[in-house]
Amino acid sequence: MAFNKEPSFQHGQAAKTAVLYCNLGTPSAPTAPALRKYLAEFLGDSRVVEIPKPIWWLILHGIILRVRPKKSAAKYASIWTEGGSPLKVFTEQQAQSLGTALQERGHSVTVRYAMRYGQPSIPAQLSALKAEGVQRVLIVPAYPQYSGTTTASVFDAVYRWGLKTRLVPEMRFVNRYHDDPRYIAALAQTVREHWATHGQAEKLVMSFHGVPERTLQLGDPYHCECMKTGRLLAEALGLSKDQYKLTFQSRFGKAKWLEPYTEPTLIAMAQQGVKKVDVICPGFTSDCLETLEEIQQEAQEAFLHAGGEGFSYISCLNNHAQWIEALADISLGHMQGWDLSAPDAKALAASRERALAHGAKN
Ligand SMILES: C=CC1=C(C)c2cc3[nH]c(cc4nc(cc5[nH]c(cc1n2)c(C)c5CCC(=O)O)C(CCC(=O)O)=C4C)c(C)c3C=C
Ligand SMILES: [Fe+2]
Ligand SMILES: [Fe+2]
Repeated sequence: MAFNKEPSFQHGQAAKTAVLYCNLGTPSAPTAPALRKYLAEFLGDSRVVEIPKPIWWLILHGIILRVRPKKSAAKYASIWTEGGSPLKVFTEQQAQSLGTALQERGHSVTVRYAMRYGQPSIPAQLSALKAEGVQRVLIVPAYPQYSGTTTASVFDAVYRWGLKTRLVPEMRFVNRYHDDPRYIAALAQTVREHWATHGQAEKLVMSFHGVPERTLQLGDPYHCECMKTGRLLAEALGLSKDQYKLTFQSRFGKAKWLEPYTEPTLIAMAQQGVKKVDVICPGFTSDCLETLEEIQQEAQEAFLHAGGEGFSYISCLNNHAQWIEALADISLGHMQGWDLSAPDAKALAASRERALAHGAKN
């Protein structure tokens, strides 16, 4: 096995630290060819679709990648911004803001982002950090709730890169922050701010991305972690059980996914006489296709069509200052014991130590 080329080893280098904030990824353009490339990588990941590879390969390449790219491209086109895909725009902003927040707290930490599927890829970003002399990396997935389909897939990409690397940096991994008080407080703050400007609806619907129900039976903690986030958010907002509803969206394929499904629940609510709903997607740290198109456009239309009168979508955490501070706290919590002082402070300390040792000898 060949290992990636290493830069020459340097003695006495101060250990630099980095945070790699990893999100799902998104197509490079709202076009069918770009979608085909993105979906082939995403849906070709056996963490995401757990069907025996040869059978799934035939279905994916023979059917799905012939039909879905065109349909999905049209959906992406409806949310595309000047800066590109919203997921990319927000992820980039979050990484930059996190870097600034850590710097303002006096820590010397490089912050970069990477995408599990598409660009900038996890291996490319890890290699770039190493080339900059980074020796310690904290992997922070953009997913508050752990799932094998998402969080573990990010870790797979890191491990795979490590398998080809001679001098592996010291690594730490954040598995989850679904019940972190600072994440919950940031979510609650976005809801309160929304209520302050738009008023409070009769019900708050908390819609999480779904996963196949089978993964729950196989031991994936995702469902339980979503439930806990929902309960804690409701508690933080002082909502009783009949004032909120937790649902799962984005079903893919024919299998049973986690229930209740978001859109049918909203339709049933409207039919039962609920006039106004607020909808939040707490499992998504950035707005993306699944929130802006599937919820803000599609689910809204379905609710209003079924007799609802008001549908108010609450934006994701995105670049909210309280979320960035929460992310800084969470990251620092996982970097305990790592010296995060600035390189010149480290050099000064080293030269003081040398002077002391010199003095002691004479
Ligand atoms: C937030 C956590 C996510 C989990 C868990 C998750 C599981 C999961 N997703 C699919 C299939 C698709 N997801 C798609 C988009 C998408 N998914 C997430 C997040 C989670 N997915 C995000 C943030 C996005 C949006 C990306 C963007 O570019 O904005 C898509 C692609 C869109 C489409 O073609 O409709 C698919 C497909 C599965 C099968 C799965 C778990 C098994
Ligand atoms: Fe997804
Ligand atoms: Fe979707």
